[in-house]
Amino acid sequence: MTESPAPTDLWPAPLASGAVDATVTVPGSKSVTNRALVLAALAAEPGWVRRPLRSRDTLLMAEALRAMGVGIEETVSSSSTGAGSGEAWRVIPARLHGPATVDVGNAGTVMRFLPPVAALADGPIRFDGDPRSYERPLHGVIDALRALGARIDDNERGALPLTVHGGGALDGGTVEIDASSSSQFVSALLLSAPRFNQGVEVRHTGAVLPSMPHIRMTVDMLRMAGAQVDTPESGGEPNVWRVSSSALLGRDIVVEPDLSNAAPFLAAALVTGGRVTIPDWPERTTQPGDALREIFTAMGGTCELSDAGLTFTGTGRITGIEADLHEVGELTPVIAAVAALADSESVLSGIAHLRLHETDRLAALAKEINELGGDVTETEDGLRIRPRPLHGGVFHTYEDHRLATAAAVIGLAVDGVQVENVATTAKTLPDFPELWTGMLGPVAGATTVSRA
Ligand SMILES: O=C(O)C1=C[C@@H](OP(=O)(O)O)[C@@H](O)[C@H](O)C1
Ligand SMILES: C=C(OP(=O)(O)O)C(=O)O
Repeated sequence: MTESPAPTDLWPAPLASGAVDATVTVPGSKSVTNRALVLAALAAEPGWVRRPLRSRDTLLMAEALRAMGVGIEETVSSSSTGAGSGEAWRVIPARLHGPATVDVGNAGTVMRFLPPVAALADGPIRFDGDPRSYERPLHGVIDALRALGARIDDNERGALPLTVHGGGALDGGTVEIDASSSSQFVSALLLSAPRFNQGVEVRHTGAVLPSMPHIRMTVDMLRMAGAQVDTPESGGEPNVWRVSSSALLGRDIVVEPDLSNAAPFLAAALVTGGRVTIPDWPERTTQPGDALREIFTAMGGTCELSDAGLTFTGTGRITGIEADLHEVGELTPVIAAVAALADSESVLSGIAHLRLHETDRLAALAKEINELGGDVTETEDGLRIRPRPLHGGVFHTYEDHRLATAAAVIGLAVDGVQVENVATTAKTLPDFPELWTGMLGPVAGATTVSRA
């Protein structure tokens, strides 16, 4: 996290005038959409990605694959079951080639999932991105690809910007990595591995691996595309994943709603003692956002999964929690916002790696909540949040979509919260301000965007 910038665009977060009662249709999952695009691009035949998320991160992924030769056509379609009718992307794999330039923005999925794809291309592929992307860890992917036979020009920091000199194929084989700073290192290597000559065996050797549900998502989606994957859960060694070399099938995938982006809306039910329904909540999923059912229930609500979706009902009373969030780190900002409004202390642990996300999320949450009068301290691996009466003020967001949605949650209960650069939610949820005010209905507080 850098120094707070001077506030530019300020969005007055609407104060809830009462208990919310709304149904909110949340757009598709970033993590599923970007995995689906990569797998479809590497397949041996065309495929469909239905109800894709269209946001900064996923459009950057699609653009990057197009730059390497993949055909991605946007259509409005209907599937045979009707389940995936609506927007869809038709993905037509082709010979991957350079020269090409990939803008990763600040998308972890793009900066980590695509260098292995580029190693399979013919020609140089240059990767560059936002200033923050230079600071996010990438060494696990770079070192592993080199060990597996790729040629990469980077810098002494082992980070972006870099050029992968694809040779049209990659040997693959066994590789050891320390993925304790990001599960995306493992996912990146596994996703492209069916196309490596010898597949891959990835051995994680470092401290605790974060975000395991996201690795399970990678494994599930690889298997759906026909890949053979051995995992610790399927009887293999702990921290070892194997993917065999094989052709991938072109599949027809319907993207689930983004359950992590459902977090602020469910939080609104908790904070206002209201009720929010998220349609199409999957009965079974690898998305970490599914853990919100348990976490928010522990903080004081109840939830019910029915044909209408997931309905979460708050009581108006919020209890603090002690929670190890290392599996579900991306939920932290909204959980911290709710915890700041609770009636008892919370301790969130297992999330030291959040210091290397879109911004240093631990420092940013502590600083911004404290500037509204809160009492948040950073611990070695998380946050201690002691609720105190909060007051209005500017909430800086450091170009972090989840800081902006967390600020909106606080703004429901605290008058005068101004969210800096709410447009940064476009990384994964471009329509956030409209969805938020729509949830609150016509009686919500001011919703216009102003300039300081
Ligand atoms: O693979 C993925 O789609 C993701 C994995 C996680 O990354 P880290 O393991 O780096 O936390 C998560 O935080 C990120 O939002 C999405
Ligand atoms: C950490 C996140 O994103 P990224 O995919 O850029 O790592 C996130 O969305 O919370």
